[in-house]
Amino acid sequence: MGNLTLDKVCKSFGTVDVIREVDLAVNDGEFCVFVGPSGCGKSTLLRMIAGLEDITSGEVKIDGTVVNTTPPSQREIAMVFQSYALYPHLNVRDNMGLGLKQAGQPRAQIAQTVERAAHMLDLESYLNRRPAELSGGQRQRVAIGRAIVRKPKLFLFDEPLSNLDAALRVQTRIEIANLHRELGATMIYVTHDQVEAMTLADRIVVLRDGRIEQVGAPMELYKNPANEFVAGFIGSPKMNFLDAPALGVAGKSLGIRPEHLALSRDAGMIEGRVSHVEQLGGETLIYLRADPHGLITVRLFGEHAAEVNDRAFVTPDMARAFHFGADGQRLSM
Ligand SMILES: Nc1ncnc2c1ncn2[C@@H]1O[C@H](COP(=O)(O)OP(=O)(O)OP(=O)(O)O)[C@@H](O)[C@H]1O
Repeated sequence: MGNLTLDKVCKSFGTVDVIREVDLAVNDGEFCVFVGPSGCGKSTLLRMIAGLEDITSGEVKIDGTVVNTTPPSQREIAMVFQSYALYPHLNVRDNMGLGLKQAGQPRAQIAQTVERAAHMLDLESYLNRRPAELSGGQRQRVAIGRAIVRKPKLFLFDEPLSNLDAALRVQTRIEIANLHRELGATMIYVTHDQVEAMTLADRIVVLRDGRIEQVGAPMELYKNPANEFVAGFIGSPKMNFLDAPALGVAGKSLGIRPEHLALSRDAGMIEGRVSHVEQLGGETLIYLRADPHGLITVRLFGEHAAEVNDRAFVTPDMARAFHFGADGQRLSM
Protein backbone atom coordinates (compact mmCIF):
# COMPACT_ATOMS: atom_id res chain seq x y z
CA MET A 1 0.00 0.00 0.00
CA GLY A 2 1.10 3.57 -0.54
CA ASN A 3 -1.44 6.23 -1.15
CA LEU A 4 -0.92 9.88 -0.44
CA THR A 5 -3.39 12.60 0.42
CA LEU A 6 -2.64 16.30 0.63
CA ASP A 7 -5.37 18.25 2.34
CA LYS A 8 -5.20 22.06 2.07
CA VAL A 9 -1.44 21.94 2.44
CA CYS A 10 0.31 25.31 2.80
CA LYS A 11 3.90 26.39 3.24
CA SER A 12 5.25 29.83 4.01
CA PHE A 13 8.85 30.88 4.36
CA GLY A 14 8.47 33.92 6.63
CA THR A 15 5.83 36.05 4.97
CA VAL A 16 6.21 34.40 1.56
CA ASP A 17 3.54 31.84 0.70
CA VAL A 18 5.20 29.18 -1.42
CA ILE A 19 2.55 26.43 -1.35
CA ARG A 20 -1.07 27.56 -1.22
CA GLU A 21 -3.85 25.18 -0.21
CA VAL A 22 -2.83 22.21 -2.30
CA ASP A 23 -5.33 19.35 -2.36
CA LEU A 24 -4.25 16.14 -4.05
CA ALA A 25 -4.92 12.42 -3.80
CA VAL A 26 -2.32 10.05 -5.27
CA ASN A 27 -3.57 6.47 -5.54
CA ASP A 28 -1.68 3.36 -4.57
CA GLY A 29 0.60 2.36 -7.45
CA GLU A 30 0.16 5.61 -9.32
CA PHE A 31 2.98 7.48 -11.09
CA CYS A 32 2.35 11.15 -10.44
CA VAL A 33 4.56 13.85 -11.97
CA PHE A 34 4.82 17.44 -10.69
CA VAL A 35 5.66 20.04 -13.34
CA GLY A 36 5.65 23.82 -13.39
CA PRO A 37 7.94 26.77 -13.99
CA SER A 38 11.04 27.31 -11.92
CA GLY A 39 10.18 28.46 -8.41
CA CYS A 40 6.54 27.28 -8.49
CA GLY A 41 7.10 25.04 -5.45
CA LYS A 42 7.59 21.53 -6.90
CA SER A 43 10.61 20.65 -4.77
CA THR A 44 9.17 22.27 -1.67
CA LEU A 45 6.00 20.19 -2.00
CA LEU A 46 8.03 17.01 -2.49
CA ARG A 47 10.18 17.85 0.54
CA MET A 48 7.04 18.42 2.61
CA ILE A 49 5.82 14.94 1.64
CA ALA A 50 9.22 13.54 2.57
CA GLY A 51 9.24 15.33 5.91
CA LEU A 52 12.30 17.42 5.08
CA GLU A 53 10.26 20.62 5.26
CA ASP A 54 7.69 21.59 7.94
CA ILE A 55 4.07 21.99 6.94
CA THR A 56 2.70 25.45 7.76
CA SER A 57 -0.92 24.27 7.68
CA GLY A 58 -3.02 21.46 6.27
CA GLU A 59 -2.43 17.71 6.42
CA VAL A 60 -0.20 15.21 4.64
CA LYS A 61 -1.49 11.64 4.92
CA ILE A 62 0.22 8.43 3.88
CA ASP A 63 -2.15 5.46 3.78
CA GLY A 64 -4.69 7.52 5.68
CA THR A 65 -2.39 8.40 8.59
CA VAL A 66 -1.47 12.04 9.19
CA VAL A 67 2.32 12.25 9.03
CA ASN A 68 2.77 16.02 9.55
CA THR A 69 5.04 15.48 12.54
CA THR A 70 6.42 12.03 11.64
CA PRO A 71 10.20 12.20 11.08
CA PRO A 72 11.36 11.40 7.50
CA SER A 73 12.96 8.11 8.54
CA GLN A 74 9.62 6.82 9.83
CA ARG A 75 7.48 7.79 6.83
CA GLU A 76 8.43 4.67 4.81
CA ILE A 77 9.41 6.78 1.84
CA ALA A 78 12.52 6.75 -0.32
CA MET A 79 13.86 9.77 -2.10
CA VAL A 80 16.07 9.91 -5.20
CA PHE A 81 17.68 13.27 -5.98
CA GLN A 82 19.57 14.56 -9.00
CA SER A 83 22.80 14.26 -7.03
CA TYR A 84 23.30 10.60 -6.25
CA ALA A 85 24.74 11.03 -2.75
CA LEU A 86 26.45 7.62 -2.79
CA TYR A 87 29.18 6.76 -0.29
CA PRO A 88 32.43 6.94 -2.30
CA HIS A 89 34.30 4.41 -0.15
CA LEU A 90 31.59 1.75 -0.37
CA ASN A 91 31.05 -0.50 -3.36
CA VAL A 92 27.69 -0.75 -5.15
CA ARG A 93 26.58 -3.73 -3.07
CA ASP A 94 27.25 -1.95 0.21
CA ASN A 95 25.83 1.36 -0.95
CA MET A 96 22.60 -0.40 -1.88
CA GLY A 97 22.45 -2.48 1.29
CA LEU A 98 23.52 0.14 3.81
CA GLY A 99 19.99 1.21 4.79
CA LEU A 100 18.98 -2.40 5.43
CA LYS A 101 22.15 -3.03 7.45
CA GLN A 102 21.44 0.02 9.57
CA ALA A 103 17.90 -1.29 10.09
CA GLY A 104 19.45 -4.48 11.48
CA GLN A 105 18.41 -6.90 8.74
CA PRO A 106 20.24 -10.24 8.61
CA ARG A 107 23.18 -10.31 6.20
CA ALA A 108 21.82 -13.12 4.00
CA GLN A 109 18.52 -11.35 3.55
CA ILE A 110 20.26 -8.10 2.62
CA ALA A 111 22.38 -9.91 0.05
CA GLN A 112 19.30 -11.45 -1.54
CA THR A 113 17.38 -8.15 -1.67
CA VAL A 114 20.37 -6.31 -3.13
CA GLU A 115 20.89 -9.01 -5.78
CA ARG A 116 17.27 -8.80 -6.82
CA ALA A 117 17.39 -4.99 -7.13
CA ALA A 118 20.69 -5.17 -9.01
CA HIS A 119 19.12 -7.63 -11.43
CA MET A 120 16.15 -5.29 -12.04
CA LEU A 121 18.47 -2.37 -12.69
CA ASP A 122 21.02 -4.29 -14.73
CA LEU A 123 23.74 -3.60 -12.16
CA GLU A 124 24.76 -7.19 -11.44
CA SER A 125 28.18 -6.87 -13.03
CA TYR A 126 28.98 -3.70 -11.11
CA LEU A 127 28.25 -4.83 -7.55
CA ASN A 128 31.89 -4.77 -6.49
CA ARG A 129 32.73 -1.42 -8.03
CA ARG A 130 32.93 1.87 -6.21
CA PRO A 131 30.90 4.89 -7.38
CA ALA A 132 33.99 6.53 -8.95
CA GLU A 133 34.26 3.51 -11.28
CA LEU A 134 30.73 3.99 -12.66
CA SER A 135 29.15 6.24 -15.28
CA GLY A 136 26.62 8.88 -14.23
CA GLY A 137 23.74 6.70 -15.38
CA GLN A 138 25.03 3.70 -13.45
CA ARG A 139 25.42 5.82 -10.32
CA GLN A 140 21.87 7.05 -10.64
CA ARG A 141 20.71 3.43 -10.99
CA VAL A 142 22.55 2.58 -7.77
CA ALA A 143 20.77 5.48 -6.05
CA ILE A 144 17.47 4.09 -7.35
CA GLY A 145 18.51 0.59 -6.23
CA ARG A 146 19.22 1.88 -2.75
CA ALA A 147 15.65 3.25 -2.69
CA ILE A 148 14.08 0.03 -4.01
CA VAL A 149 15.61 -2.33 -1.45
CA ARG A 150 13.88 -0.49 1.37
CA LYS A 151 10.46 -1.35 -0.10
CA PRO A 152 9.06 2.08 0.67
CA LYS A 153 5.39 3.04 0.52
CA LEU A 154 6.27 6.02 -1.65
CA PHE A 155 9.12 6.76 -4.02
CA LEU A 156 9.91 10.45 -4.34
CA PHE A 157 12.10 11.56 -7.25
CA ASP A 158 13.43 15.11 -7.56
CA GLU A 159 14.72 15.59 -11.12
CA PRO A 160 16.70 12.34 -10.95
CA LEU A 161 17.81 12.43 -14.58
CA SER A 162 18.81 16.05 -14.98
CA ASN A 163 22.53 15.39 -14.58
CA LEU A 164 22.62 12.73 -17.30
CA ASP A 165 23.37 13.29 -20.96
CA ALA A 166 20.55 12.98 -23.49
CA ALA A 167 21.07 9.32 -24.44
CA LEU A 168 21.42 8.16 -20.85
CA ARG A 169 18.40 10.17 -19.88
CA VAL A 170 16.29 8.28 -22.39
CA GLN A 171 17.66 4.93 -21.26
CA THR A 172 17.19 5.65 -17.56
CA ARG A 173 13.73 7.05 -18.18
CA ILE A 174 12.71 3.76 -19.79
CA GLU A 175 14.22 1.87 -16.87
CA ILE A 176 12.22 3.93 -14.39
CA ALA A 177 9.04 3.23 -16.39
CA ASN A 178 9.82 -0.51 -16.37
CA LEU A 179 10.58 -0.40 -12.69
CA HIS A 180 7.27 1.24 -11.98
CA ARG A 181 5.50 -1.50 -13.93
CA GLU A 182 7.41 -4.26 -12.12
CA LEU A 183 7.14 -2.87 -8.61
CA GLY A 184 3.66 -1.39 -8.92
CA ALA A 185 4.87 1.20 -6.41
CA THR A 186 3.53 4.69 -5.87
CA MET A 187 5.90 7.23 -7.36
CA ILE A 188 5.96 11.01 -7.20
CA TYR A 189 8.35 12.62 -9.59
CA VAL A 190 9.44 16.23 -10.08
CA THR A 191 10.79 17.23 -13.48
CA HIS A 192 11.36 20.12 -15.86
CA ASP A 193 11.38 17.74 -18.78
CA GLN A 194 8.25 17.62 -20.95
CA VAL A 195 9.05 14.21 -22.37
CA GLU A 196 9.64 12.67 -18.94
CA ALA A 197 6.35 14.08 -17.70
CA MET A 198 4.38 12.95 -20.75
CA THR A 199 5.88 9.47 -20.94
CA LEU A 200 6.19 8.49 -17.28
CA ALA A 201 3.09 9.93 -15.67
CA ASP A 202 -0.23 8.29 -15.04
CA ARG A 203 -1.22 11.80 -13.99
CA ILE A 204 0.54 15.13 -14.28
CA VAL A 205 0.06 17.87 -11.68
CA VAL A 206 0.72 21.32 -13.18
CA LEU A 207 1.77 23.80 -10.50
CA ARG A 208 2.08 27.55 -10.77
CA ASP A 209 2.95 29.90 -7.98
CA GLY A 210 2.28 27.31 -5.28
CA ARG A 211 -1.14 26.34 -6.60
CA ILE A 212 -2.40 23.44 -8.70
CA GLU A 213 -3.55 24.65 -12.12
CA GLN A 214 -4.72 21.27 -13.42
CA VAL A 215 -4.33 17.56 -12.71
CA GLY A 216 -4.86 14.95 -15.39
CA ALA A 217 -3.51 12.17 -17.55
CA PRO A 218 -0.82 13.46 -19.95
CA MET A 219 -2.96 13.26 -23.09
CA GLU A 220 -5.92 14.71 -21.22
CA LEU A 221 -3.85 17.83 -20.43
CA TYR A 222 -2.53 17.95 -23.99
CA LYS A 223 -5.95 17.61 -25.59
CA ASN A 224 -8.04 19.37 -23.01
CA PRO A 225 -6.09 22.04 -21.12
CA ALA A 226 -8.23 24.03 -18.68
CA ASN A 227 -6.51 27.33 -19.32
CA GLU A 228 -3.88 29.17 -21.31
CA PHE A 229 -1.17 28.46 -18.74
CA VAL A 230 -1.56 24.67 -18.89
CA ALA A 231 -1.97 24.81 -22.67
CA GLY A 232 1.33 26.68 -22.95
CA PHE A 233 3.14 24.53 -20.44
CA ILE A 234 2.24 21.06 -21.72
CA GLY A 235 3.61 20.24 -25.15
CA SER A 236 6.95 20.94 -26.76
CA PRO A 237 7.49 23.02 -28.82
CA LYS A 238 5.02 25.20 -26.98
CA MET A 239 1.53 26.01 -28.22
CA ASN A 240 1.17 29.21 -30.28
CA PHE A 241 -1.19 31.86 -28.96
CA LEU A 242 -2.53 33.91 -31.85
CA ASP A 243 -4.35 37.21 -31.65
CA ALA A 244 -7.99 36.11 -31.77
CA PRO A 245 -9.59 39.51 -32.61
CA ALA A 246 -7.19 39.92 -35.57
CA LEU A 247 -8.41 36.57 -36.89
CA GLY A 248 -12.04 37.45 -36.25
CA VAL A 249 -12.55 34.53 -33.88
CA ALA A 250 -13.91 34.44 -30.33
CA GLY A 251 -11.83 35.19 -27.26
CA LYS A 252 -8.56 37.00 -26.66
CA SER A 253 -6.21 34.36 -27.95
CA LEU A 254 -6.43 31.33 -30.20
CA GLY A 255 -4.21 28.47 -29.02
CA ILE A 256 -2.86 26.20 -31.73
CA ARG A 257 -0.09 23.63 -31.43
CA PRO A 258 2.84 23.83 -33.89
CA GLU A 259 1.83 20.44 -35.30
CA HIS A 260 -1.69 21.68 -36.08
CA LEU A 261 -0.72 24.44 -38.50
CA ALA A 262 -0.53 23.95 -42.26
CA LEU A 263 2.18 25.86 -44.13
CA SER A 264 1.87 27.09 -47.69
CA ARG A 265 3.88 29.37 -50.01
CA ASP A 266 0.83 30.66 -51.83
CA ALA A 267 -2.17 31.17 -49.61
CA GLY A 268 -3.51 30.74 -46.09
CA MET A 269 -5.14 32.42 -43.15
CA ILE A 270 -2.05 34.21 -41.79
CA GLU A 271 0.76 35.69 -43.82
CA GLY A 272 4.25 35.98 -42.41
CA ARG A 273 7.96 35.76 -43.04
CA VAL A 274 10.23 32.87 -42.10
CA SER A 275 12.63 34.09 -39.40
CA HIS A 276 14.35 30.81 -38.53
CA VAL A 277 14.38 27.15 -39.60
CA GLU A 278 15.45 24.16 -37.49
CA GLN A 279 15.98 20.90 -39.36
CA LEU A 280 15.85 18.13 -36.74
CA GLY A 281 16.06 15.19 -39.14
CA GLY A 282 12.70 13.57 -38.54
CA GLU A 283 10.93 16.91 -38.34
CA THR A 284 11.39 20.57 -39.21
CA LEU A 285 10.49 23.55 -37.04
CA ILE A 286 9.78 26.75 -38.92
CA TYR A 287 9.49 30.04 -37.06
CA LEU A 288 7.39 32.58 -38.85
CA ARG A 289 7.04 36.24 -37.93
CA ALA A 290 3.48 37.44 -38.49
CA ASP A 291 2.02 40.61 -37.00
CA PRO A 292 0.16 41.04 -34.73
CA HIS A 293 0.65 37.44 -33.61
CA GLY A 294 4.40 37.52 -33.04
CA LEU A 295 6.56 34.49 -33.70
CA ILE A 296 4.58 31.43 -34.82
CA THR A 297 6.13 27.96 -34.58
CA VAL A 298 5.18 25.42 -37.24
CA ARG A 299 6.15 21.79 -36.92
CA LEU A 300 6.34 19.70 -40.06
CA PHE A 301 7.09 16.05 -40.43
CA GLY A 302 10.31 15.26 -42.31
CA GLU A 303 12.48 17.74 -44.20
CA HIS A 304 11.23 21.06 -45.47
CA ALA A 305 12.94 23.47 -47.82
CA ALA A 306 12.05 26.80 -46.24
CA GLU A 307 14.59 29.62 -46.15
CA VAL A 308 14.90 32.57 -43.82
CA ASN A 309 13.02 35.59 -45.23
CA ASP A 310 10.72 33.45 -47.40
CA ARG A 311 7.14 34.66 -47.46
CA ALA A 312 4.79 31.94 -46.18
CA PHE A 313 1.23 31.41 -45.02
CA VAL A 314 -0.09 29.34 -42.15
CA THR A 315 -3.58 28.04 -41.53
CA PRO A 316 -4.66 26.62 -38.17
CA ASP A 317 -6.68 23.43 -38.06
CA MET A 318 -9.60 25.15 -36.33
CA ALA A 319 -11.06 21.86 -35.07
CA ARG A 320 -7.92 21.52 -32.93
CA ALA A 321 -7.62 25.15 -31.83
CA PHE A 322 -8.43 26.43 -28.33
CA HIS A 323 -10.09 29.73 -27.49
CA PHE A 324 -9.00 31.58 -24.36
CA GLY A 325 -10.62 34.62 -22.74
CA ALA A 326 -8.90 37.71 -21.34
CA ASP A 327 -8.55 35.94 -17.95
CA GLY A 328 -6.66 33.05 -19.59
CA GLN A 329 -9.50 30.59 -19.00
CA ARG A 330 -10.68 28.33 -21.78
CA LEU A 331 -13.88 29.38 -23.54
CA SER A 332 -16.22 26.54 -24.38
CA MET A 333 -16.86 26.58 -28.12
N1 LIG B 1 14.42 27.72 2.58
C1 LIG B 1 13.78 28.65 1.87
N2 LIG B 1 13.62 29.90 2.33
C2 LIG B 1 12.94 30.83 1.63
N3 LIG B 1 12.39 30.62 0.43
C3 LIG B 1 12.52 29.39 -0.09
C4 LIG B 1 13.23 28.35 0.57
N4 LIG B 1 13.20 27.25 -0.20
C5 LIG B 1 12.51 27.60 -1.31
N5 LIG B 1 12.12 28.88 -1.26
C6 LIG B 1 11.31 29.59 -2.28
O1 LIG B 1 10.16 28.86 -2.50
C7 LIG B 1 9.77 28.90 -3.87
C8 LIG B 1 9.59 27.50 -4.40
O2 LIG B 1 10.86 26.85 -4.48
P1 LIG B 1 11.04 25.37 -5.03
O3 LIG B 1 12.45 25.00 -4.92
O4 LIG B 1 10.03 24.49 -4.37
O5 LIG B 1 10.62 25.58 -6.55
P2 LIG B 1 10.72 24.55 -7.76
O6 LIG B 1 9.40 24.62 -8.44
O7 LIG B 1 11.18 23.24 -7.29
O8 LIG B 1 11.81 25.29 -8.62
P3 LIG B 1 12.93 24.70 -9.63
O9 LIG B 1 12.15 24.12 -10.76
O10 LIG B 1 13.68 25.93 -10.01
O11 LIG B 1 13.72 23.70 -8.86
C9 LIG B 1 10.85 29.70 -4.58
O12 LIG B 1 10.37 30.99 -4.79
C10 LIG B 1 12.01 29.67 -3.62
O13 LIG B 1 12.77 30.84 -3.74
